[in-house]
Amino acid sequence: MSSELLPFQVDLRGVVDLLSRHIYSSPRVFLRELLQNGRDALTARAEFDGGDSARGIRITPLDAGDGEFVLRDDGIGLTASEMTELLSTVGRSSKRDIFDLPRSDYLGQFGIGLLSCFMVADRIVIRSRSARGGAAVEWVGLGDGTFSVREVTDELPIGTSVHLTPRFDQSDLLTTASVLSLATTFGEFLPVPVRVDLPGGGVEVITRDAPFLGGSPDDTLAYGRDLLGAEPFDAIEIDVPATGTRGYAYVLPFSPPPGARQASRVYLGRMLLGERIDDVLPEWAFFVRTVIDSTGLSPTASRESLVDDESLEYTRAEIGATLRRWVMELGLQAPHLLSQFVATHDIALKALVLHDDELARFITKWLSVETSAGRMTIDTLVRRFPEVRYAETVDEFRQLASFARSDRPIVNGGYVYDSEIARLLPTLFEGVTAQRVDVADELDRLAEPPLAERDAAVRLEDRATLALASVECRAVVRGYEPHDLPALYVADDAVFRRIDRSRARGASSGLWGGVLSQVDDFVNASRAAENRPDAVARLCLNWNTPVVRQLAAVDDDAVFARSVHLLYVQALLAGHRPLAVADRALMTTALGDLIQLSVGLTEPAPSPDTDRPA
Ligand SMILES: Nc1ncnc2c1ncn2[C@@H]1O[C@H](COP(=O)(O)OP(=O)(O)OP(=O)(O)O)[C@@H](O)[C@H]1O
Repeated sequence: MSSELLPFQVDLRGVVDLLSRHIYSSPRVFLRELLQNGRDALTARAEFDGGDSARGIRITPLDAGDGEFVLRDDGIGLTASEMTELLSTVGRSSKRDIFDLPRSDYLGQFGIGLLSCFMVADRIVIRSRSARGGAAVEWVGLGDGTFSVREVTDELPIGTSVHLTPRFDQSDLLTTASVLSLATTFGEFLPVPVRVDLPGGGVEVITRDAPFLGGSPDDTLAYGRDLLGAEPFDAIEIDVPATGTRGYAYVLPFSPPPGARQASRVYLGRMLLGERIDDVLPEWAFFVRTVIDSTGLSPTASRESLVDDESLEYTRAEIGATLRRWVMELGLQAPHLLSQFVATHDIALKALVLHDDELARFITKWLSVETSAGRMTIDTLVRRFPEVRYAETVDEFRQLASFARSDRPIVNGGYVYDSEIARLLPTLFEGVTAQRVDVADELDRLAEPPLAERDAAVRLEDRATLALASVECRAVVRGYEPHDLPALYVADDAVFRRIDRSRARGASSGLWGGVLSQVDDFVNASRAAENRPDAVARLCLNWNTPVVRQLAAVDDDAVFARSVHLLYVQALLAGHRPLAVADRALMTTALGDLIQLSVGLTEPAPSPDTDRPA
């Protein structure tokens, strides 16, 4: 059997429906597509005969004319054969070059834009007279995929008019209020005049110069103010000649939520592509909002986003380079503004220095971190404490900060990027080291009681550990500052995870409880293998406080246990720890006894330790 090459058969009705209703996100875009065709026709006519500034586009909304919507341009126009070839062939466009590539001086390129009109009208009529000569012609296209072309005898001016009779459900979009708003949104910066007829006579010109393309500094800032809804901290000019991209990046005067990538307002050939295009800026650049116009970036077919190609990647990198340069120059020319900027955008800048070695060397010293000795700039930190010590989590920091010596502060590395920044410091500043500290190590480093008192302290540790058996907490005795803090509850992350597991085990049964026990066994075994202390919480009693020394001398076991319990609960509360069931039981009994003793009932209630579950 011989094979024959055949073209695909196409059901036009399906294609028209697919393209007009499914590519575009909203029927509003019909006006953008018509404006775009008008603008391209004017460009083609200017190429043909040199152009004339009086030429433009005129729109007559439904309620400003005689019952139909009309968009007229003074462009190149169409002959009858062009109408058949260009308007009636889906996917055929006159706006590509001999290699069939999109031409950058034209907005259209796909040959489908006109179909968007079927979202608002069932019937499109186009009347045109070509600048190249020939009779005036009329094309009528229907939503069912059929069309007709005929010559008309009317004396039409050169150019094209598109006439739409609205679909029953879409007439609102063709009336004056919508037309003014849509034409302004999409086309206010088009380089050709666009006029809109008003009901009852009168005309409104909706086009104006783009303030972000060579406008005066005042206009440029005013535009930024509108865009941000606040006075911009600064306006940074963007110019990427290789992709014909220009515009402004406005620096936010407030700090946006961390990680929120700023969307950009993007125009292509001065026609709006979208208000929230998010791949124009590098990810780290969330301290600016941008408006750009480009002739070298490519739209997707819906013309609502950009194709992520090399041009876009290059443009993104160039915009990133511009922003970095601005930061560097600000530091050199206006350091007071830089410190203000850093204070507002601390987090964004931390993200930035992690990506960028050169900038890191320059800007890191201006950033600040929280330490146990208060918030300080990195400059101060590395000058005063070149042996930088940091905690990895906020939780560890909080514990460490409560007993860190003021001459050896701890940096809180628990906030976004701060641990990474701490680890970066030795590569940025000579003679600086960075060490992660954990609670158990720091505790071991605290001073033990003096030799003469060591025995008493060890006895205190043993008795207190026994008193805390029901809550699986070990007592240790050390001397530390401040001198009025009798006890600290300390535990590393592994302990908190174990405590969570034991709570979950209490609430579950059978298989799951068994699995959690196995996890505990595994964790304990691996800690032992690594020679690390067991994952138990510790109550660190402060030998420097009179109350702890006195506690060591208490003989009455019941009074001793209650006092240890209260110190334990007090330390938990001071450390913002939630109280578990066993903790609450200790507290209730200890407080109850205290009240009894205070009101004169000398016999404390029987000890709960033996009969209360852990
Ligand atoms: N107002 C007009 N004046 C002259 N020619 C026009 C006009 N409108 C459309 N055309 C012709 O019809 C063709 C198809 O138009 P259509 O809007 O469907 O696609 P396009 O503008 O080429 O591309 P895109 O799909 O990207 O908009 C155009 O390429 C152009 O040659």
